[in-house]
Amino acid sequence: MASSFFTKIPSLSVIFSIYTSLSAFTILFRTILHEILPAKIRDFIVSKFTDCFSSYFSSSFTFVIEEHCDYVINQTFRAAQVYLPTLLAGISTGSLLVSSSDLKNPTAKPNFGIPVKAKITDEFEGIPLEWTLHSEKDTIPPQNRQRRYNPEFHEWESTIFQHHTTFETLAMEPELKNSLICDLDAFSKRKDFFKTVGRAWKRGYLLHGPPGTGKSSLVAAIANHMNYNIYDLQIQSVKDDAMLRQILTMTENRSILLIEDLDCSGADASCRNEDKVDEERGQNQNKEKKKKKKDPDQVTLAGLLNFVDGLWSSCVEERIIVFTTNHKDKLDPALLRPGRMDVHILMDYCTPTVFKKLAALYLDVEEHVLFEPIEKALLEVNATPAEVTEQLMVSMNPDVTLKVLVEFLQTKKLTKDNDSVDSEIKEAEA
Ligand SMILES: Nc1ncnc2c1ncn2[C@@H]1O[C@H](COP(=O)(O)OP(=O)(O)OP(=O)(O)O)[C@@H](O)[C@H]1O
Repeated sequence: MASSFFTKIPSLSVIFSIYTSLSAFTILFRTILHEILPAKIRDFIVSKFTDCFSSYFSSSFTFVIEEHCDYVINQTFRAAQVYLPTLLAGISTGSLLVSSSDLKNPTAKPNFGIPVKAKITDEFEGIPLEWTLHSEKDTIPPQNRQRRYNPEFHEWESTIFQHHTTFETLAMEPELKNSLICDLDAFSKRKDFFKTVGRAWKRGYLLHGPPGTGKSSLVAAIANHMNYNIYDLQIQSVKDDAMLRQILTMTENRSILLIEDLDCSGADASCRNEDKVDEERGQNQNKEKKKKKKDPDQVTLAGLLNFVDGLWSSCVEERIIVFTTNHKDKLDPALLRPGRMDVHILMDYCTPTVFKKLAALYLDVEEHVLFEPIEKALLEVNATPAEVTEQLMVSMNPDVTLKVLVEFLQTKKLTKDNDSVDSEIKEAEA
């Protein structure tokens, strides 16, 4: 065990390659100062620099290694995570975090980690060093975050949530948008109501509709409106129900659990017997029913639903669960049963009202002579808001852009007409 563990340890010099880059930058900077700038300007800059940084360079210097760098895992952080548990002797608290995420093998090799705030003394080429792990909770003010489950490290990886879609910039039928906002606001204020009626303080939304109609954008708008974190779970990456249970218990309150493209997951209707969920809950007594073979290594819809309205729900507060699908018709009826997902929202093809909202947003125009042919065409062909916004970004000039959109819709209509003529001919030949 020890040998395989230690072969993974990066050398300290790898971690300090960043130091080499800084040194190279310093040399270049000094050359510029000496050879290009006149002496008076040089002295002025040096004095300003000394004023600013003298406190940092006096006797010690701090390197900050953040866990994420431009939204991806910082490999220097990972390297430090592997390296530091080897410095057992230098840990101030004299303790190490020990964990294992292998559900099937309790005797599996444990992972080691450093406790937060513990100080670790170290040395590099004669220079004394001190390492400390800080938690973001201590150092970063609360911000909206999006977390994506990483099966490799069995953890939710966190990034600052920077999706700019809000209900202001989301084009939807106004009545639908307003009723959704009212629903969300009512939900956030009804803690006592949920308690009184003995229900878990959670709300489930099923967003369905063709690709490019704004389902993901709507989730972002909800997160921004509620100021919630998003836990984005790729259900395909979850091995089985036990792992699902463990992953979900690692999520926090005041958050959205997002499971996208549910029809493509292992938990969809096309993969299983439609009655299986009820059967597993003991509600279906018909033992004669033919059972489909179950893959034990796959998350099941029953496992998922047990969390949506089962035990997990009773120990969490202020949760929103969002499922998205492009094919509602392919979903297991158990998921569509009344009371399961509280609100079903159809995100549909672009309507004239939605187009007007997009034109106002993208081109800052409320009226235009080309609106009429565009609105007429949108009633005849299916164009998604994503397709429409793509055309609206062609130019900032409304005359040019709307003309491009008219041509785009005309081409779509022509293709549609040709397709229906072709199928009529085929039917006649048959
Ligand atoms: N209703 C909308 N209002 C404003 N912009 C939209 C809307 N729908 C789509 N868009 C634009 O199209 C892009 C793609 O939309 P989005 O990813 O939200 O669609 P989706 O329905 O989730 O698609 P998929 O099912 O393929 O994931 C968005 O980033 C946004 O720019």
